[in-house]
Amino acid sequence: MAINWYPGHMHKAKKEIREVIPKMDLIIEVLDARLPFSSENPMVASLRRDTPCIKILNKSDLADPVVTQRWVDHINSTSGMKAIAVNLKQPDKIRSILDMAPAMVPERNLDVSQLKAIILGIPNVGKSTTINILASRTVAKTGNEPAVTKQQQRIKLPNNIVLLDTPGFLWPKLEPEDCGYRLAISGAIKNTVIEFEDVAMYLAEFMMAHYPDALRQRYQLKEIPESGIELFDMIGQRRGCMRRGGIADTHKVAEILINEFRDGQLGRITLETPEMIETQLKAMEESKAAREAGKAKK
Ligand SMILES: Nc1nc2c(ncn2[C@@H]2O[C@H](COP(=O)(O)OP(=O)(O)OP(=O)(O)O)[C@@H](O)[C@H]2O)c(=O)[nH]1
Repeated sequence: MAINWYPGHMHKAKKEIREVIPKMDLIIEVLDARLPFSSENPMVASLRRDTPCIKILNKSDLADPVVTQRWVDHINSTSGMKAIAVNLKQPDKIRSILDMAPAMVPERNLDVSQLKAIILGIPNVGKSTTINILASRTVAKTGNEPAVTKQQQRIKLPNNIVLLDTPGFLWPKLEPEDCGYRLAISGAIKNTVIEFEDVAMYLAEFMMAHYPDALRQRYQLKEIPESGIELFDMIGQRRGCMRRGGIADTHKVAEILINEFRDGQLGRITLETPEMIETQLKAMEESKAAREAGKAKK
């Protein structure tokens, strides 16, 4: 899937982050609990060196709780970073990050009042909401539209940590390809620049394979069909969006599926597991190695 969404301010944000990360004592990254890998900024791993990092898996109320726990365990045991799953309705859990932060940088022997932290997150992931809870006041504008935050700002938190807020941004190269679909489904990319039906078809096929009971329940299906196209037709019939000739209005069905996923009406769904990512990365490496071997032969 080609995504041509890379506004000018994103280039600026990327450059700023590259300059600023090495000067920080702590990195806080807000991830979408439904797609913790796809919503991660790959620059963090390459730029952070030994800077402590807290990964906040936000919107956990919308994610599959069993898979969220697996992600938290996976990040805590493999990455040297600290993961915590939260949602809007748990402000106290979000605020606990303020207590966690100074303890994460003891070797730096820093005065807590001089701790500099940066908060990162892709558009619409809930970064502003998190900042407002951490700051105990409204300092960042929130809204259910990607890219509301456009400028860098410094925020003093109640325990004196200085938090640097940056505009949410996506990197242009979305690999493996599935990551692009997952980001589009989540609402991180503006609806106007995604191929809506294509993205919804990816979601339909994912749900058929991993959450068939959620589909059965939501759309009162007796059985799960063989293909995504048939599923579109079934949903179209259930929701009264059929064209003449008995074919579903695919755009309307696509909207229903994606909006109901985003609102949590399909249930608590996670679009990727640590194992899925491992398999996809391995396949990507293998195809890259095969391409290079092919080139070397020529
Ligand atoms: N269900 C649910 N919704 C959330 C949660 N956190 C944030 N949201 C919603 O997600 C939307 C985006 O939240 P923001 O805090 O504005 O996101 P942002 O990351 O600052 O967005 P940008 O300005 O695009 O960078 C809003 O509609 C929030 O109400 C959560 O834990 N659960």
